[in-house]
Amino acid sequence: MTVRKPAILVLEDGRTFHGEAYGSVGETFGEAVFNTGMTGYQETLTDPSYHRQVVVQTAPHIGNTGVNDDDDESGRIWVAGYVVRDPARVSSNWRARGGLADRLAAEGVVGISGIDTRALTRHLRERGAMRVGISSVDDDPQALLSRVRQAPEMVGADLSAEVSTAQPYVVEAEGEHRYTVAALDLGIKRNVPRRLAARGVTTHVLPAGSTIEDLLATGADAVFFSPGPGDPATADGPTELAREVLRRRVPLFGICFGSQILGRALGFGTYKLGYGHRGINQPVLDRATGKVEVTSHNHGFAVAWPGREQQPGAVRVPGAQPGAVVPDQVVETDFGGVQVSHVCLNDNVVEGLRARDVPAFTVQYHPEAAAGPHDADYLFDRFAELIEGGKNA
Ligand SMILES: NC(=O)CC[C@H](N)C(=O)O
Repeated sequence: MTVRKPAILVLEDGRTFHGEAYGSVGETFGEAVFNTGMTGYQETLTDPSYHRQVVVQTAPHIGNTGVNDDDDESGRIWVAGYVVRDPARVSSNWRARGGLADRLAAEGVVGISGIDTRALTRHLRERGAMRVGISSVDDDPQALLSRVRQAPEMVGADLSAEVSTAQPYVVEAEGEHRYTVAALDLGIKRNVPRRLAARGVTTHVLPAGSTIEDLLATGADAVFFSPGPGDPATADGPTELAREVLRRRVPLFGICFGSQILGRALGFGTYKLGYGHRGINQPVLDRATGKVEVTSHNHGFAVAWPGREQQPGAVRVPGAQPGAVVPDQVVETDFGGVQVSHVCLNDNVVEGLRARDVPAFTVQYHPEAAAGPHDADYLFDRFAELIEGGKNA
């Protein structure tokens, strides 16, 4: 029988929740963010973009299908802490190799259960993402609060080097080889090379500190900038690298953090959203086709579009989020005209950029989403078409 151990969760504004230790017993700090996905907790936990974040799951029952050998998005759990309401007592799935609580404990991930995660989420939605501490070793909220306030903030956090691969590796194309892509690993998820491989792409995954020579030495037909944790405003090295790729007109695709970096390379700023987008049912408009896709998101920052006085989503009170539509405007940059290709229909946040004069595009969300939805999978076809165009140019 498991012994129940009390635990506390304290937000940096002092709000305190009481629950029970879940996973590892101990103390942890990070940025409190909520994820509204009803499924895919194993992919969430192992997504490197959650490094230094304490993830709150709004779905009340977590762990039902246990953990399996197939669904990890990287080699380990990255979340700094885990907050759930009602952990499953039994794992039930034909692929399950064990229980979630045991996996969390084995990897030293401090969590808390028995939390009213909806109340906590509403608080974060109104006040914004903020630092948090969880402790099952000190039951004094005041003492924990002072440690929470000493923990590092997400703004200004430069985390790519902490999650990137130490050594380059190759993911081979499935079937006939068509293209070679050099992927800069800023916190890549396994499903990106997999979706590329399905299009005949061999992906060379390279460490975050790679140079343009390293990228091109792979024989790459195109370059990919991966998702990843941290504040894009700190990623000066990758931004300069992206500018070099653009100068050479090598086809370039960026997802999430990669999108923000490409945005910076094109001359745009980035800003922090109030509470971010994390979940798997975010509606996004593809402005090229007029189609709405239901998509997976995990971002706390976004590209700032010039001329919009107040960036959407930066407002912390949901009712006050401005409803202005992104103008169908072409902004002239060092690399020619750039347009917003995708926009989030919940709050008009820029969700994609398309360069008109250089072969580059980005999305802020996750076409590689596992466990889905797969509406945005076509973006990998667009990438393949861009590469094909580049080969024929
Ligand atoms: N998934 C990602 O690539 C996240 C990008 C960035 N760290 C953000 O929070 O916005």
